[in-house]
Amino acid sequence: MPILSVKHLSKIYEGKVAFQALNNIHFAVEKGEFVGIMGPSGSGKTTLLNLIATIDQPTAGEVIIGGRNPHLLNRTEMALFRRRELGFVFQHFNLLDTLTVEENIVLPLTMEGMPLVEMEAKLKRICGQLAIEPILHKRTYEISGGQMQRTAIARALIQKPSLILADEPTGNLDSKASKDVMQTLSAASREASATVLMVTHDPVAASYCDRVLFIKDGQLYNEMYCGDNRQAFFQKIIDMLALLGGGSHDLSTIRF
Ligand SMILES: Nc1ncnc2c1ncn2[C@@H]1O[C@H](COP(=O)(O)OP(=O)(O)OP(=O)(O)O)[C@@H](O)[C@H]1O
Repeated sequence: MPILSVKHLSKIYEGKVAFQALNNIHFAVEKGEFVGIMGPSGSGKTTLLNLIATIDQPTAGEVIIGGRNPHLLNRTEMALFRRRELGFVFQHFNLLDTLTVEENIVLPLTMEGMPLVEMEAKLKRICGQLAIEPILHKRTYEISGGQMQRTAIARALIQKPSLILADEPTGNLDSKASKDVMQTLSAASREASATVLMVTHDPVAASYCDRVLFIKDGQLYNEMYCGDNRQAFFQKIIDMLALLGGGSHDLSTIRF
């Protein structure tokens, strides 16, 4: 059974002039898959991520995560669902700079009121996976952008959520840090069977995915699988983006 099923999802933004941002999007993501979402600016990527993240409500269609439709939950249940079933990684890291790296990582567990011994065991496991022991006691302003994003990934992974949603995770990083962060995310998906859905404009970042979905004008346009040659996959992504069009912004971050 897929971890995520997006079924005939549509979104119309009501306003003076109604705008259909998503039109009948349908796909599924299996456990442990690392899936990218790409498309020109304004194609509906953020709208799709927001619907899956339960930040916004669909106009039609369903989102099923781990067998449940979170949009049918009440506010309290939805907040709990978001905290337990979803992990978030953002472009701007969203770490609390009054806390240490360690405190940031265990924040979701603190909010659950988890006993200290259990928290420490989970922290130890995640630190081993992401190699962040040396920075655990630093504050966020004492670490690099790449280290901040790895901290955010650790925080997203620590609860073992059903699904990790990443929104432009390399958007604020230089090429070396981007590579490091993408290796971390793809290793997490492989070794910890974490399921990741990532919106990105960056073809290099996308080339770390198992599969990339391309959206155009609110509709699913195409999908491509990586196979065993990441360099060839990268080239296919570039070709697809050129075909999709959408302006130089989409190709501005190329640095293989
Ligand atoms: N709250 C809103 N009200 C009305 N229209 C909206 C709203 N949010 C987004 N849109 C429109 O919906 C379309 C899709 O927007 P969305 O932000 O999902 O695109 P995107 O692919 O994430 O773009 P980008 O790559 O530039 O971030 C755009 O045309 C946008 O103007």
